[in-house]
Amino acid sequence: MKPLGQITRDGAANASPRLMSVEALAEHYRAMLTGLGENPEREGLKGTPLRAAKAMQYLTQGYHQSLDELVNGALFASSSDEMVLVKDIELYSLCEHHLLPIIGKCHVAYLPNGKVLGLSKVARIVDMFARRLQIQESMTREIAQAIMDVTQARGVAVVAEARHMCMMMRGVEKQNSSMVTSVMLGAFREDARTRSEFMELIRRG
Ligand SMILES: Nc1nc2c(ncn2[C@@H]2O[C@H](COP(=O)(O)OP(=O)(O)OP(=O)(O)O)[C@@H](O)[C@H]2O)c(=O)[nH]1
Ligand SMILES: [Zn+2]
Repeated sequence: MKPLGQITRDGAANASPRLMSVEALAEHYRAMLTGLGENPEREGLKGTPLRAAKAMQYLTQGYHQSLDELVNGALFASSSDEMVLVKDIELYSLCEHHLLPIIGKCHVAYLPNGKVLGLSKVARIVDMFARRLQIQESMTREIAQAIMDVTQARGVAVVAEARHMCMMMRGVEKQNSSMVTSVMLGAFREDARTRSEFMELIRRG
């Protein structure tokens, strides 16, 4: 994780003078507990503001990552031009409307154009954009664009399937619906056969 004070979105660094230390963030959690009618000094809650602040920093660490550092040069020359698909990558994010979890999985495919990306880096890129306050549509697009930027592939496809706790634990309280979002770039957008090959591969169990 980069030092606090730098927010990066899509690899672009912006100064963020308002970013707080974990201790300052914990003070806000303490105030929140009081505001909810709790006693932050009671035994069970003593360490909670600091724990919650650390957890929230962890869950939003994607803001402070850069694509270059994350990929760390793990791009390998390859003559393969066949589809590379990484399926069922777990996804944990937070919805930007309620700060409640979005839980699901993500499928990422690309058509190499002279180089292939280290396998783990695909999952790391998913995490980089999931570990922020998000809406699923933007997250899906940001993952697809990042994979494209890094690999310069002929095409990139990303499908995310997720459940939103804000729809399950509260609000409409629907327990069985999930949201599916997809972004197709390059050949996946232009060529129906490539797209349907991808869809067929992710449908298989
Ligand atoms: N499109 C989209 N909507 C989302 C996502 N996460 C949460 N939402 C929705 O954002 C909307 C916010 O609506 P509001 O009416 O402002 O908030 P609310 O009163 O809490 O809405 P309810 O959830 O319907 O109770 C809700 O419909 C959520 O279901 C997401 O990733 N994508
Ligand atoms: Zn929500």
